[in-house]
Amino acid sequence: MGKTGVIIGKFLPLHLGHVNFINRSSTKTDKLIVVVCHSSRDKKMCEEYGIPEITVKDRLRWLHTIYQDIPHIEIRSLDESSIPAYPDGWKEFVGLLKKTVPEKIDFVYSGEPSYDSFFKELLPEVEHILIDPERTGYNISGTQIRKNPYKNWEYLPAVVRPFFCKKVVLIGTESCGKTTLTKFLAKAFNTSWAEEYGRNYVYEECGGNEDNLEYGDYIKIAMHQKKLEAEAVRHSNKIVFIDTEAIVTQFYCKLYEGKEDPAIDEIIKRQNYDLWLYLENDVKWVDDGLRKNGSDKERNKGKKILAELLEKYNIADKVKMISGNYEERLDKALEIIKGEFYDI
Ligand SMILES: NC(=O)c1ccc[n+]([C@@H]2O[C@H](COP(=O)([O-])OP(=O)(O)OC[C@H]3O[C@@H](n4cnc5c(N)ncnc54)[C@H](O)[C@@H]3O)[C@@H](O)[C@H]2O)c1
Repeated sequence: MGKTGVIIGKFLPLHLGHVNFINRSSTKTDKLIVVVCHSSRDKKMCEEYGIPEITVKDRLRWLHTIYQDIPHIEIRSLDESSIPAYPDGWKEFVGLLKKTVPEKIDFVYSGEPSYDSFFKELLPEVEHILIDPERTGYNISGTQIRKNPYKNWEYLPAVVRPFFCKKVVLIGTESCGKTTLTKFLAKAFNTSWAEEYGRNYVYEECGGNEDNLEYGDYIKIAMHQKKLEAEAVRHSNKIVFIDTEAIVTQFYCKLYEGKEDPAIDEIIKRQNYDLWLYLENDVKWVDDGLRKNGSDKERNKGKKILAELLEKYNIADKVKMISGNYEERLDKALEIIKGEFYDI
């Protein structure tokens, strides 16, 4: 029968030091069980560091994503909320570990020399093997990442990066320079951006004529927009720029169909951005073949409808206004972003 090894860890968050540690441990045994230890105390810890809560599902997803193609590595979870916090609950912790891994354990791997005496006392039949306690592979800790994930970005596995990515969304009415500014910002920050899907949808589904849009199209646009957003986040470098979101789609639905779509409301409630940039429509209106609201009267009508929607969804107070010529818009946007996210 093959040998079974076990690793315990918080992985709050998972970093490349952990990955290196798991990889190396897995080469020493026939089966490796990685136990993700979590507790109700973790939320507070994340709050103290000013980062979003890293749930156990987040950690399991990261590990499963990385190791789904390595059959002899298995990922399990252990809830330690009911026992005294480390280091006061070693005995209880080992009891929970035995329940989580009821099969015979041959080895327990860690990078912690201080665990040795506890394992010897509480799991005498198991061999404790130290792996890279000096952290020579990647000299990084979970604490350092929690303190500043952006400064330590290089240590975050690709699957973890989207969790910390700051999402900046650009909104505005027709021909306000959103798309151009989105691209410039992405280039300036060496990152990805999500394009406005509505325009492509008109070409793909409506023969390139906005007049052919129907009420039922807007929800499809809003949903596909989210897919593009997720894709951009996946390839981002600390920050991502998103051209348009569901309130703007709702705005077009109201402008052209005279009514809002409650299904888009649901998307609006679930979306979440770190920064909203509102581009005033004070640049020259550009006829790109699709647009049709170029008169001052039409532009002001659009502005009014969008302002009402931003109020309705409690976003009006969050948006940062950007106006002026193209150079001024770029400078202003850079200033706002650097002010908001000084460590990126
Ligand atoms: N309640 C208790 O008394 C008690 C007792 C023992 C353990 N525990 C729990 O067990 C878990 C132990 O997890 P942890 O704190 O060790 O988790 P962790 O996520 O910080 O680290 C997991 C493992 O990765 C190793 N590692 C970390 N950074 C590394 C790097 N850069 N290079 C190589 N290896 C690296 C660590 O040495 C450790 O063995 C915790 O959740 C703890 O609460 C609780």
